[in-house]
Amino acid sequence: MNGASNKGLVARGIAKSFAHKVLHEVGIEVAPGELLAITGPSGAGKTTLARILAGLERPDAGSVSLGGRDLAGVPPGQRRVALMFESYALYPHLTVRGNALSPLQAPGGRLDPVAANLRVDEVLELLEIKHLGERLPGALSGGQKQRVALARLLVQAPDLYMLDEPISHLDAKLRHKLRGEIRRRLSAQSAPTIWLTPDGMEALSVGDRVVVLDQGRVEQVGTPEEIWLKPASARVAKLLGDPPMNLIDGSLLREGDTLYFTRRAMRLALPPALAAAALGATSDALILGVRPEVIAFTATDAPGAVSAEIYSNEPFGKHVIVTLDLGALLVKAKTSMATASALGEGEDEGIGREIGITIPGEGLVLFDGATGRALSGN
Ligand SMILES: Nc1ncnc2c1ncn2[C@@H]1O[C@H](COP(=O)(O)OP(=O)(O)OP(=O)(O)O)[C@@H](O)[C@H]1O
Repeated sequence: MNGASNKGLVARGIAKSFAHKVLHEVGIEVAPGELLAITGPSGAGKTTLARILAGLERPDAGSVSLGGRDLAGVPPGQRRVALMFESYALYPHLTVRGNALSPLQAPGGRLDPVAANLRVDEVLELLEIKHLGERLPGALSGGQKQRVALARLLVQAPDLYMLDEPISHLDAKLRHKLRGEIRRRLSAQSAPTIWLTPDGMEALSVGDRVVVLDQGRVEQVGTPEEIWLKPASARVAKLLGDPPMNLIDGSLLREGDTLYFTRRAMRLALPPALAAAALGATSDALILGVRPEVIAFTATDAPGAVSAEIYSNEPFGKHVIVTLDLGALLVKAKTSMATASALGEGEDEGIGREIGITIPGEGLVLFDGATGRALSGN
Protein backbone atom coordinates (compact mmCIF):
# COMPACT_ATOMS: atom_id res chain seq x y z
CA MET A 1 0.00 0.00 0.00
CA ASN A 2 1.15 3.53 -0.66
CA GLY A 3 2.04 6.19 1.87
CA ALA A 4 -1.48 7.65 1.90
CA SER A 5 -2.64 4.72 4.02
CA ASN A 6 -0.31 5.82 6.83
CA LYS A 7 -2.99 8.39 7.67
CA GLY A 8 -5.35 5.50 8.31
CA LEU A 9 -4.73 2.46 10.45
CA VAL A 10 -1.46 0.56 10.12
CA ALA A 11 -0.82 -2.57 12.19
CA ARG A 12 2.41 -4.48 11.73
CA GLY A 13 3.72 -7.77 13.06
CA ILE A 14 0.95 -8.25 15.62
CA ALA A 15 1.55 -11.43 17.62
CA LYS A 16 -0.42 -12.74 20.58
CA SER A 17 -0.43 -15.95 22.56
CA PHE A 18 -2.77 -17.16 25.28
CA ALA A 19 -2.44 -20.89 25.98
CA HIS A 20 -1.42 -21.19 22.31
CA LYS A 21 -0.40 -18.72 19.62
CA VAL A 22 -3.54 -16.91 18.48
CA LEU A 23 -2.01 -14.30 16.15
CA HIS A 24 1.16 -14.84 14.10
CA GLU A 25 2.73 -11.56 12.92
CA VAL A 26 -0.47 -10.15 11.48
CA GLY A 27 -0.21 -6.96 9.44
CA ILE A 28 -3.13 -4.91 8.10
CA GLU A 29 -3.55 -1.44 6.65
CA VAL A 30 -6.80 0.47 6.26
CA ALA A 31 -6.81 3.76 4.38
CA PRO A 32 -8.96 6.73 5.42
CA GLY A 33 -12.53 6.15 4.23
CA GLU A 34 -11.77 2.53 3.37
CA LEU A 35 -13.79 -0.39 4.69
CA LEU A 36 -11.65 -3.43 5.40
CA ALA A 37 -13.64 -6.59 6.07
CA ILE A 38 -11.84 -9.25 8.08
CA THR A 39 -13.29 -12.72 7.77
CA GLY A 40 -12.27 -16.14 8.99
CA PRO A 41 -13.72 -19.12 10.81
CA SER A 42 -14.57 -19.10 14.49
CA GLY A 43 -11.37 -18.97 16.53
CA ALA A 44 -9.31 -17.45 13.69
CA GLY A 45 -8.30 -14.55 15.94
CA LYS A 46 -10.55 -11.76 14.62
CA THR A 47 -11.81 -10.52 17.98
CA THR A 48 -8.36 -10.76 19.55
CA LEU A 49 -6.97 -8.60 16.73
CA ALA A 50 -9.80 -6.09 17.19
CA ARG A 51 -9.20 -5.94 20.93
CA ILE A 52 -5.51 -5.27 20.35
CA LEU A 53 -6.27 -2.47 17.87
CA ALA A 54 -8.68 -0.95 20.37
CA GLY A 55 -6.12 -1.15 23.18
CA LEU A 56 -8.16 -3.64 25.22
CA GLU A 57 -5.51 -6.32 24.85
CA ARG A 58 -1.74 -5.93 24.76
CA PRO A 59 0.06 -7.64 21.86
CA ASP A 60 3.21 -9.70 22.55
CA ALA A 61 4.82 -8.01 19.55
CA GLY A 62 3.96 -5.52 16.83
CA SER A 63 2.87 -1.93 16.42
CA VAL A 64 -0.34 -0.06 15.71
CA SER A 65 -0.65 3.48 14.41
CA LEU A 66 -3.72 5.50 13.60
CA GLY A 67 -3.65 8.74 11.64
CA GLY A 68 0.15 8.65 11.88
CA ARG A 69 0.02 8.40 15.71
CA ASP A 70 1.75 5.43 17.34
CA LEU A 71 -0.79 3.89 19.72
CA ALA A 72 1.71 2.04 21.94
CA GLY A 73 0.82 2.91 25.52
CA VAL A 74 -2.28 4.94 24.51
CA PRO A 75 -5.20 3.76 26.69
CA PRO A 76 -8.44 2.61 24.98
CA GLY A 77 -10.37 5.75 25.93
CA GLN A 78 -7.82 7.96 24.18
CA ARG A 79 -7.54 6.00 20.93
CA ARG A 80 -10.60 7.61 19.32
CA VAL A 81 -11.85 4.20 18.20
CA ALA A 82 -15.63 3.64 17.96
CA LEU A 83 -16.19 0.01 18.84
CA MET A 84 -19.15 -2.22 18.46
CA PHE A 85 -18.69 -5.61 20.01
CA GLU A 86 -20.74 -8.67 19.34
CA SER A 87 -21.84 -8.72 22.98
CA TYR A 88 -23.35 -5.19 22.52
CA ALA A 89 -22.24 -3.94 25.97
CA LEU A 90 -25.29 -1.67 26.32
CA TYR A 91 -25.84 0.34 29.51
CA PRO A 92 -28.74 -1.54 31.14
CA HIS A 93 -30.01 1.49 33.07
CA LEU A 94 -30.16 3.76 30.01
CA THR A 95 -32.94 3.77 27.45
CA VAL A 96 -32.33 3.07 23.78
CA ARG A 97 -32.02 6.82 23.19
CA GLY A 98 -29.79 7.21 26.23
CA ASN A 99 -27.47 4.48 25.00
CA ALA A 100 -27.26 6.00 21.53
CA LEU A 101 -26.62 9.46 23.03
CA SER A 102 -23.97 8.24 25.48
CA PRO A 103 -20.85 8.69 23.29
CA LEU A 104 -21.95 12.23 22.45
CA GLN A 105 -22.16 13.09 26.14
CA ALA A 106 -18.83 11.54 27.08
CA PRO A 107 -15.78 13.74 27.62
CA GLY A 108 -14.18 14.32 24.24
CA GLY A 109 -17.37 13.49 22.32
CA ARG A 110 -19.57 16.18 23.86
CA LEU A 111 -21.95 17.72 21.37
CA ASP A 112 -24.57 20.44 21.73
CA PRO A 113 -27.73 18.63 23.06
CA VAL A 114 -29.93 19.72 20.14
CA ALA A 115 -27.39 18.58 17.54
CA ALA A 116 -26.79 15.34 19.49
CA ASN A 117 -30.51 14.53 19.60
CA LEU A 118 -30.91 15.25 15.91
CA ARG A 119 -28.04 12.93 15.06
CA VAL A 120 -29.44 10.20 17.31
CA ASP A 121 -32.94 10.57 15.78
CA GLU A 122 -31.58 10.19 12.31
CA VAL A 123 -29.58 7.06 13.18
CA LEU A 124 -32.43 5.44 15.16
CA GLU A 125 -34.67 6.03 12.17
CA LEU A 126 -32.17 4.50 9.77
CA LEU A 127 -31.96 1.42 11.99
CA GLU A 128 -35.78 1.24 12.37
CA ILE A 129 -35.70 1.51 16.18
CA LYS A 130 -36.83 5.09 16.73
CA HIS A 131 -40.15 3.88 18.13
CA LEU A 132 -38.22 1.98 20.84
CA GLY A 133 -36.39 5.10 22.04
CA GLU A 134 -37.73 5.04 25.61
CA ARG A 135 -37.29 1.28 26.20
CA LEU A 136 -34.58 -0.18 28.38
CA PRO A 137 -32.25 -2.81 26.85
CA GLY A 138 -33.79 -5.52 29.07
CA ALA A 139 -37.04 -5.16 27.12
CA LEU A 140 -35.45 -5.61 23.68
CA SER A 141 -34.92 -8.60 21.40
CA GLY A 142 -31.39 -9.63 20.39
CA GLY A 143 -31.73 -7.99 16.97
CA GLN A 144 -33.04 -4.77 18.54
CA LYS A 145 -30.15 -4.67 21.03
CA GLN A 146 -27.72 -5.16 18.18
CA ARG A 147 -29.20 -2.15 16.40
CA VAL A 148 -28.86 -0.02 19.55
CA ALA A 149 -25.17 -0.95 19.66
CA LEU A 150 -24.93 -0.03 15.99
CA ALA A 151 -26.66 3.30 16.65
CA ARG A 152 -24.17 4.07 19.40
CA LEU A 153 -21.34 3.45 16.94
CA LEU A 154 -22.83 5.34 14.00
CA VAL A 155 -23.49 8.58 15.90
CA GLN A 156 -19.76 8.94 16.54
CA ALA A 157 -17.10 10.62 14.40
CA PRO A 158 -13.99 8.71 15.55
CA ASP A 159 -10.59 8.08 13.94
CA LEU A 160 -11.46 4.38 13.43
CA TYR A 161 -14.73 2.46 13.30
CA MET A 162 -14.55 -1.17 14.36
CA LEU A 163 -17.56 -3.48 14.11
CA ASP A 164 -17.48 -7.08 15.32
CA GLU A 165 -20.26 -9.11 13.66
CA PRO A 166 -22.53 -6.05 13.53
CA ILE A 167 -25.54 -7.56 11.76
CA SER A 168 -25.38 -11.22 12.76
CA HIS A 169 -28.58 -11.15 14.82
CA LEU A 170 -30.80 -9.33 12.35
CA ASP A 171 -33.34 -11.10 10.17
CA ALA A 172 -32.33 -11.65 6.54
CA LYS A 173 -34.33 -8.74 5.12
CA LEU A 174 -33.03 -6.19 7.62
CA ARG A 175 -29.51 -7.58 7.32
CA HIS A 176 -29.61 -7.04 3.60
CA LYS A 177 -30.96 -3.51 3.88
CA LEU A 178 -28.67 -2.38 6.68
CA ARG A 179 -25.53 -3.92 5.20
CA GLY A 180 -25.84 -1.48 2.31
CA GLU A 181 -26.98 1.51 4.41
CA ILE A 182 -24.26 1.15 7.04
CA ARG A 183 -21.63 0.59 4.40
CA ARG A 184 -22.69 3.71 2.50
CA ARG A 185 -22.68 5.76 5.67
CA LEU A 186 -19.28 4.58 6.87
CA SER A 187 -17.70 4.99 3.44
CA ALA A 188 -18.74 8.64 3.43
CA GLN A 189 -16.65 9.22 6.59
CA SER A 190 -12.96 9.98 6.50
CA ALA A 191 -12.17 7.43 9.21
CA PRO A 192 -11.13 3.90 8.23
CA THR A 193 -13.51 1.07 9.13
CA ILE A 194 -12.83 -2.53 10.13
CA TRP A 195 -15.79 -4.93 9.84
CA LEU A 196 -15.30 -8.40 11.32
CA THR A 197 -17.48 -11.29 10.27
CA PRO A 198 -17.22 -15.08 10.07
CA ASP A 199 -19.53 -14.87 7.03
CA GLY A 200 -17.24 -14.78 3.99
CA MET A 201 -20.01 -13.64 1.67
CA GLU A 202 -20.86 -10.73 3.97
CA ALA A 203 -17.17 -9.75 3.92
CA LEU A 204 -17.15 -9.81 0.11
CA SER A 205 -20.27 -7.70 -0.06
CA VAL A 206 -19.23 -4.97 2.43
CA GLY A 207 -15.45 -4.73 2.06
CA ASP A 208 -13.53 -2.43 -0.27
CA ARG A 209 -10.84 -4.97 0.50
CA VAL A 210 -11.04 -8.21 2.43
CA VAL A 211 -8.57 -9.92 4.75
CA VAL A 212 -9.00 -13.65 5.23
CA LEU A 213 -7.64 -14.68 8.61
CA ASP A 214 -7.23 -18.34 9.50
CA GLN A 215 -5.54 -19.86 12.54
CA GLY A 216 -4.08 -16.46 13.38
CA ARG A 217 -2.48 -15.91 9.98
CA VAL A 218 -3.43 -13.68 7.08
CA GLU A 219 -4.25 -16.16 4.32
CA GLN A 220 -5.12 -13.53 1.73
CA VAL A 221 -5.71 -9.80 1.31
CA GLY A 222 -7.43 -8.47 -1.77
CA THR A 223 -10.46 -6.91 -3.36
CA PRO A 224 -13.65 -8.98 -3.11
CA GLU A 225 -13.28 -9.83 -6.79
CA GLU A 226 -9.69 -11.06 -6.39
CA ILE A 227 -10.62 -13.19 -3.42
CA TRP A 228 -13.67 -14.66 -5.15
CA LEU A 229 -11.98 -15.37 -8.47
CA LYS A 230 -8.51 -16.25 -7.23
CA PRO A 231 -8.62 -17.67 -3.71
CA ALA A 232 -5.02 -17.93 -2.53
CA SER A 233 -5.55 -21.31 -0.89
CA ALA A 234 -8.01 -24.12 -0.46
CA ARG A 235 -8.65 -22.76 3.06
CA VAL A 236 -9.82 -19.44 1.61
CA ALA A 237 -11.94 -21.20 -1.03
CA LYS A 238 -13.65 -23.24 1.69
CA LEU A 239 -14.82 -20.08 3.46
CA LEU A 240 -16.51 -18.44 0.50
CA GLY A 241 -19.66 -19.21 -1.42
CA ASP A 242 -23.03 -20.62 -0.61
CA PRO A 243 -22.34 -23.50 -0.80
CA PRO A 244 -18.57 -23.03 -1.01
CA MET A 245 -16.35 -24.28 -3.78
CA ASN A 246 -16.08 -28.08 -4.02
CA LEU A 247 -12.52 -29.22 -3.34
CA ILE A 248 -11.72 -32.48 -5.06
CA ASP A 249 -8.49 -34.31 -4.23
CA GLY A 250 -6.86 -35.94 -7.20
CA SER A 251 -3.67 -36.13 -9.18
CA LEU A 252 -2.01 -35.02 -12.36
CA LEU A 253 -1.79 -37.44 -15.25
CA ARG A 254 0.30 -36.80 -18.36
CA GLU A 255 -0.77 -38.54 -21.56
CA GLY A 256 0.92 -37.36 -24.73
CA ASP A 257 0.69 -33.59 -24.80
CA THR A 258 -2.39 -33.48 -22.62
CA LEU A 259 -2.50 -33.05 -18.87
CA TYR A 260 -5.44 -34.45 -16.97
CA PHE A 261 -6.79 -34.00 -13.50
CA THR A 262 -7.81 -37.49 -12.37
CA ARG A 263 -9.66 -38.94 -9.44
CA ARG A 264 -10.79 -42.56 -9.64
CA ALA A 265 -12.82 -42.82 -12.88
CA MET A 266 -12.98 -39.04 -13.24
CA ARG A 267 -10.65 -37.63 -15.86
CA LEU A 268 -10.69 -33.98 -16.84
CA ALA A 269 -8.46 -32.56 -19.58
CA LEU A 270 -6.96 -29.36 -18.20
CA PRO A 271 -7.33 -26.28 -20.39
CA PRO A 272 -3.97 -24.61 -21.25
CA ALA A 273 -3.91 -22.07 -18.39
CA LEU A 274 -4.67 -24.74 -15.77
CA ALA A 275 -2.24 -27.20 -17.36
CA ALA A 276 0.53 -24.60 -17.09
CA ALA A 277 -0.45 -23.96 -13.48
CA ALA A 278 -0.50 -27.69 -12.66
CA LEU A 279 3.14 -27.98 -13.71
CA GLY A 280 4.04 -25.61 -10.87
CA ALA A 281 2.78 -28.06 -8.23
CA THR A 282 5.27 -29.48 -5.74
CA SER A 283 4.06 -33.03 -6.54
CA ASP A 284 1.42 -34.72 -8.69
CA ALA A 285 -1.12 -34.28 -5.91
CA LEU A 286 -3.69 -31.63 -6.83
CA ILE A 287 -6.91 -30.22 -5.44
CA LEU A 288 -9.44 -29.13 -8.03
CA GLY A 289 -11.75 -26.30 -6.97
CA VAL A 290 -15.14 -26.41 -8.67
CA ARG A 291 -17.86 -23.90 -7.91
CA PRO A 292 -21.27 -25.55 -7.41
CA GLU A 293 -22.74 -23.23 -10.06
CA VAL A 294 -20.64 -24.59 -12.94
CA ILE A 295 -21.56 -28.28 -12.59
CA ALA A 296 -24.01 -29.36 -15.30
CA PHE A 297 -26.11 -32.53 -15.56
CA THR A 298 -26.12 -34.88 -18.48
CA ALA A 299 -26.59 -38.55 -19.42
CA THR A 300 -24.16 -41.02 -17.82
CA ASP A 301 -22.88 -42.04 -21.25
CA ALA A 302 -22.45 -38.49 -22.63
CA PRO A 303 -18.88 -37.75 -23.79
CA GLY A 304 -16.73 -36.44 -20.94
CA ALA A 305 -19.41 -37.14 -18.32
CA VAL A 306 -18.42 -38.20 -14.82
CA SER A 307 -20.91 -40.57 -13.25
CA ALA A 308 -22.42 -39.64 -9.93
CA GLU A 309 -25.26 -40.74 -7.71
CA ILE A 310 -27.81 -38.21 -6.46
CA TYR A 311 -27.39 -38.11 -2.68
CA SER A 312 -29.80 -35.31 -1.80
CA ASN A 313 -31.84 -32.65 -3.49
CA GLU A 314 -32.64 -29.58 -1.37
CA PRO A 315 -34.74 -26.69 -2.68
CA PHE A 316 -33.78 -23.16 -1.50
CA GLY A 317 -36.36 -20.86 -3.10
CA LYS A 318 -35.05 -19.92 -6.53
CA HIS A 319 -32.33 -22.57 -6.68
CA VAL A 320 -31.72 -26.15 -5.63
CA ILE A 321 -28.61 -27.67 -4.07
CA VAL A 322 -28.06 -31.17 -5.42
CA THR A 323 -25.50 -33.22 -3.49
CA LEU A 324 -23.75 -35.81 -5.64
CA ASP A 325 -21.83 -38.87 -4.54
CA LEU A 326 -18.76 -39.31 -6.71
CA GLY A 327 -17.63 -42.39 -4.78
CA ALA A 328 -16.39 -41.57 -1.27
CA LEU A 329 -16.72 -37.88 -2.10
CA LEU A 330 -19.75 -35.63 -1.87
CA VAL A 331 -19.90 -32.71 -4.27
CA LYS A 332 -22.52 -29.97 -4.34
CA ALA A 333 -24.12 -28.54 -7.47
CA LYS A 334 -26.29 -25.43 -7.48
CA THR A 335 -28.94 -25.45 -10.14
CA SER A 336 -32.35 -24.12 -11.11
CA MET A 337 -35.66 -25.59 -9.95
CA ALA A 338 -36.45 -26.70 -13.49
CA THR A 339 -33.16 -28.55 -13.92
CA ALA A 340 -33.41 -30.16 -10.49
CA SER A 341 -36.99 -31.32 -11.01
CA ALA A 342 -35.96 -32.96 -14.30
CA LEU A 343 -33.54 -35.13 -12.29
CA GLY A 344 -36.28 -37.14 -10.68
CA GLU A 345 -40.01 -37.19 -10.33
CA GLY A 346 -42.08 -38.18 -7.34
CA GLU A 347 -41.26 -38.41 -3.68
CA ASP A 348 -37.69 -39.62 -3.97
CA GLU A 349 -36.67 -36.56 -6.11
CA GLY A 350 -34.22 -38.73 -7.98
CA ILE A 351 -32.26 -39.68 -4.85
CA GLY A 352 -30.10 -42.74 -5.52
CA ARG A 353 -30.30 -42.25 -9.28
CA GLU A 354 -27.11 -42.52 -11.37
CA ILE A 355 -26.54 -39.47 -13.57
CA GLY A 356 -23.71 -37.88 -15.51
CA ILE A 357 -22.16 -34.53 -14.62
CA THR A 358 -19.89 -32.34 -16.65
CA ILE A 359 -17.37 -29.87 -15.31
CA PRO A 360 -16.41 -27.19 -17.83
CA GLY A 361 -12.75 -26.15 -18.12
CA GLU A 362 -13.63 -22.54 -17.31
CA GLY A 363 -14.02 -21.19 -13.81
CA LEU A 364 -11.93 -23.91 -12.16
CA VAL A 365 -9.16 -23.32 -9.65
CA LEU A 366 -6.24 -25.64 -8.96
CA PHE A 367 -4.50 -25.93 -5.64
CA ASP A 368 -1.26 -27.71 -4.78
CA GLY A 369 -2.31 -30.93 -3.05
CA ALA A 370 0.64 -30.80 -0.68
CA THR A 371 0.53 -27.15 0.39
CA GLY A 372 -3.08 -26.19 -0.33
CA ARG A 373 -1.83 -22.98 -2.04
CA ALA A 374 -3.39 -21.87 -5.31
CA LEU A 375 -1.26 -22.65 -8.35
CA SER A 376 -0.46 -19.57 -10.38
CA GLY A 377 -2.02 -19.29 -13.81
CA ASN A 378 -5.52 -19.53 -12.30
N1 LIG B 1 -8.64 -14.15 27.01
C1 LIG B 1 -8.35 -15.30 26.41
N2 LIG B 1 -7.74 -16.30 27.07
C2 LIG B 1 -7.42 -17.46 26.46
N3 LIG B 1 -7.69 -17.73 25.16
C3 LIG B 1 -8.30 -16.79 24.46
C4 LIG B 1 -8.67 -15.52 25.01
N4 LIG B 1 -9.27 -14.79 24.06
C5 LIG B 1 -9.28 -15.54 22.93
N5 LIG B 1 -8.70 -16.74 23.17
C6 LIG B 1 -8.50 -17.82 22.18
O1 LIG B 1 -7.94 -17.23 21.03
C7 LIG B 1 -8.45 -17.85 19.85
C8 LIG B 1 -9.02 -16.78 18.93
O2 LIG B 1 -10.19 -16.24 19.51
P1 LIG B 1 -10.97 -15.02 18.88
O3 LIG B 1 -12.14 -14.71 19.76
O4 LIG B 1 -10.01 -13.91 18.62
O5 LIG B 1 -11.46 -15.65 17.49
P2 LIG B 1 -12.56 -15.12 16.49
O6 LIG B 1 -11.97 -15.28 15.13
O7 LIG B 1 -13.02 -13.77 16.87
O8 LIG B 1 -13.71 -16.18 16.69
P3 LIG B 1 -15.34 -15.94 16.70
O9 LIG B 1 -15.73 -15.71 15.27
O10 LIG B 1 -15.82 -17.27 17.22
O11 LIG B 1 -15.65 -14.79 17.59
C9 LIG B 1 -9.45 -18.88 20.32
O12 LIG B 1 -8.81 -20.14 20.31
C10 LIG B 1 -9.79 -18.44 21.71
O13 LIG B 1 -10.14 -19.55 22.51
